[in-house]
Formats: sequence, structure tokens, C-alpha cells
Amino acid sequence: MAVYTEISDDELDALLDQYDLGQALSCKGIAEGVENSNYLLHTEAGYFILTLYEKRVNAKDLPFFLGLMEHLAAGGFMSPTPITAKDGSNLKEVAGRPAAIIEFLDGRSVRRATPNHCALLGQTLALLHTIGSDFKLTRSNTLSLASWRPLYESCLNSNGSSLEDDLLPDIAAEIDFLEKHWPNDLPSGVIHADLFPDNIFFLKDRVSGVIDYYFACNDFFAYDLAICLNAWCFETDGSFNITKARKLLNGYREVRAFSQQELEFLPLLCRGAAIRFLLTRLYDWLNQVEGALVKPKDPLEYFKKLQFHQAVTTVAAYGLD
Ligand SMILES: Nc1ncnc2c1ncn2[C@@H]1O[C@H](COP(=O)(O)OP(=O)(O)O)[C@@H](O)[C@H]1O
Ligand SMILES: N[C@@H](CCOP(=O)(O)O)C(=O)O
Repeated sequence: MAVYTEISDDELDALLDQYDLGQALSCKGIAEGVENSNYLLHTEAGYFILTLYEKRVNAKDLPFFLGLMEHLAAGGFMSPTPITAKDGSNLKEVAGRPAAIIEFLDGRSVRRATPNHCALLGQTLALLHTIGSDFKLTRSNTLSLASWRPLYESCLNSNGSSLEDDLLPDIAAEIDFLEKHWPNDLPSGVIHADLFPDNIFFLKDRVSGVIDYYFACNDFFAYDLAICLNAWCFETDGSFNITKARKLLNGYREVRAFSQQELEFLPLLCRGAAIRFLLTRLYDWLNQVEGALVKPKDPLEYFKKLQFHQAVTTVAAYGLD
């Protein structure tokens, strides 16, 4: 359960006094997520998500994240909208943390994605890129290439286990490689940057919600695809499911066409996406927050994904001709 910050009844009442949502009927910590504290808030006006922003979220980025959610929803995308308080703002403070109340979306994330879910994911991602393209605010990707070496170095300085130590030379070599070969001119715009299966809700055969915009930024569209290939197209035994990859990529290009260059760079972008999640997971593994109700994610899973992409030479490995 990701709850780093507890809120008292008085703090909750004081927050709700600032909204037109009536009194709180219940407020329960949510048993998913790793980044922020999330509560399922039930008030006289209905159900909402109360999010308290934690360590990785810089308060100065919140207008970008909350504004993006509003922009996407206004464009017909299935993003929740932040709720506006009586004073017109959508950002408040609770228990010393920045906080927002967000529209609750129906639907469920899938535990075992099928190829059909991957096709819907591809269409949805391309829709997000298209609708997001005229969003006026910008935010650079603070977890891209430039951040990987400092993140790696901070892992070196932690007291890790011998298992992590064994990986470190390979990670260093990979960062060297990525620094030499990372592209600097691919089609770019607003990307989600964390579109894992827990961040999409489905209702029957359609996508009913896309949540968790707290890594969203401006970066290569194809990097977002690389993140999704990693998060959705490997099975629990570590094998790569080429059918899911093909469905994801074909679903995407039904809505937005790839350039030849994007396809050529896809294997490299997948390596970068694997290093990004490997490093943040490793960092979190080595720096667990005492007393927090959260289950850290496995960094090794992303080391194995990295090894798969290191052996890829063309997009044929991802199911494309
Ligand atoms: N708008 C929403 N509607 C319904 N449930 C939500 C919504 N936002 C978050 N949740 C629930 O809260 C969980 C954690 O949210 P998430 O944004 O992924 O947290 P974190 O930022 O910590 O990763 C989700 O898995 C989902 O169960
Ligand atoms: N998706 C990341 C961790 C961030 O999790 P989320 O709860 O914000 O989706 C990972 O798997 O490492």
C-alpha cells in the first residue's frame, strides 16, 4: 500500500471545507501505487481520489501534471480531472504535503494483459500523444539520459546486497553505450512516461481511464512506446511476447504513423526505458522508507528486459516487418 503520509480527521475536514464536496463519509488508504499517498475519499458528493504528493514529485511540476489532466480530458481523452476548490485552484496542502482531489474513474486494470489489451493500449497511447500535442505547458524529462549516471552513482553509494553489486558494472557499461548513441531529434511532444498496466482501466472491451500523470513530460513519442513494450509485452517468466508487441505497435500506428527513424531507434529506446526503470527500482530498493506502507518493485525484472533488447537489431524482433 502506498501511504507515506497519514492524515488526521481534522486535516481532512479542513481540506474539505475548501471544496463544495460536502462532508467526508470515509477516507481509506489505497493498496496500490508506489510513488504518492493515495486515498479513496467518499464524500456527500460521491467518490474521489485524494493524492498527497511525495518524494519524486516536485511541487513546481504540479501545475503541469494537473493542467495536462484537464487538457486531455477536455480533448475527449479518458483522463480524470482535478476537482476545483471554492477559490478556483486545484492544488491544496494537507499534512504538510501538496495535495489534490481527483475525479474517480470506473474500470479495472488488468493483471494479465491479452494481445487485445495491447492493441487498445497502442491506440490509447497514440491518442494521448495526439491530444497532448497542443498542451501549452512543457516539462523536461527529469528521468531521461542525463539522470541515469547520477542515479547509478547514488546506488553505488548505498549499502546494497551482493546481488545488486554484481549488476553494477553492466549497468555502467550500458549507460556509457546509451550516452554515446541516444538520439537527439525524433518526433516529440507530451508523453505519459509511466503507462504500466496499473495505470490503465478497462471496462468490458474499452479503455475507461488512464491515470497517474506524475512522470509526464516532453520527450520522444517513441520512448513512450518503448516504456510500454517493456511494461506490457514480457511474460512473468521473462519471455518476450512478440504477438503483444505487434498488437501494441499496430494499434498505435492506426492513430499516429511512425517515422522510419522512430522505428530504427526503437531497440535503443527500449534499452533506455529498461535502464530508467531498473535504476529507479534499484534506488528505491536500496533506500526503503521506514514505516511506509509500500512494496518495492523488483529491479532485476528490468535487468532481464534490458538483456533482451541488447540482443535486438531490428524492429522485426518486435513483430514489425
Ligand atoms: N482517478 C482515479 N480513479 C480511480 N482510481 C484511481 C484513480 N487514481 C488512482 N486510483 C487508484 O489509486 C492507485 C494508485 O494510483 P497511482 O496514481 O498509480 O499512484 P502512484 O502515483 O503512487 O503510483 C491506482 O492503482 C488506482 O487503484
Ligand atoms: N511504474 C514504475 C513505478 C511507478 O509506479 P506507479 O505506481 O506510479 O505506476 C515501476 O514499475 O517501476
